[in-house]
Amino acid sequence: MTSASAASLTRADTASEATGAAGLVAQGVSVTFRRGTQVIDALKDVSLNIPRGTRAALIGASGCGKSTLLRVFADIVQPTSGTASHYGLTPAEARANRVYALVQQGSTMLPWRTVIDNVALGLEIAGTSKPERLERAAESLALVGLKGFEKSLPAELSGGMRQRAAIARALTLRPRFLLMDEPFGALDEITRDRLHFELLRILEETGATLFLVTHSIAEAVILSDKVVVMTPRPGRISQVIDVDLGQHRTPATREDPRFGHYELMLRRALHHDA
Ligand SMILES: Nc1ncnc2c1ncn2[C@@H]1O[C@H](COP(=O)(O)OP(=O)(O)OP(=O)(O)O)[C@@H](O)[C@H]1O
Repeated sequence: MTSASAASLTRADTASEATGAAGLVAQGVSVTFRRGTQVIDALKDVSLNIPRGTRAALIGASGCGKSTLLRVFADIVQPTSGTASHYGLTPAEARANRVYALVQQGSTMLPWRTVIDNVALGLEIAGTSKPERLERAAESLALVGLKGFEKSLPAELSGGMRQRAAIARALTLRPRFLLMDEPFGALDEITRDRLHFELLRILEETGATLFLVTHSIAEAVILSDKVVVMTPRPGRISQVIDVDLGQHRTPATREDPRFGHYELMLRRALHHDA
């Protein structure tokens, strides 16, 4: 670990201990977008607390504000009112300290750089030495099952492999929080399935907190300990459902009767809000 990243983690941990802060916290977050005379209330008074180490999914109808909430945590959208924090740090501080990493659907890579150089880019920008960044990028590529493709160009990878490389790029920064916005949305079902269990394994290995935006009820249930359900726009949190399917999940978890029970609960919660 670089001294810079060690310092940032120490700082984040100290902030967490000092404030007794949970992992990811939103307090009364509202977001209103204004474009000309058009006013869009995307989020209304959202309060949320995702303890560190939790795997959380955010689900709700299209346009209800899921990506907006994730972008508030990622310091891309500023709340009109309310506050958001990671380990007691503001999103801007969390960004500066590389406490989180963001993976979005169809994350792009620089086409002229090899996969490993793309994955190491964040560390390069952070000023990490070349040997260390290549070592860490290679470790992350191995975690997502892309060992052997380090020297490939992005165009030589399949869509699923590119998406795994985007996840590796995020992991290389050793984030405490993984913010993922529909990271598997464009993938075929078999690849998505495999990536679900790779992601769960990576989270077990790294202990990172997951905050995942998804449209898929089954994905929310298999990947998370907590599913946050949002109402249609303006997005508010209608329910937080604890998914008690154990820490270690496998494809057989889907055959557990409780899996079907949680799917049904979520379906009802979403329809109730529609
Ligand atoms: N930068 C922006 N400027 C103006 N309006 C925006 C902006 N970003 C989002 N919106 C609006 O805010 C609302 C919520 O959008 P958001 O992308 O957060 O929804 P979502 O739940 O993630 O949708 P989907 O599931 O379809 O991806 C939508 O009405 C959208 O048009």
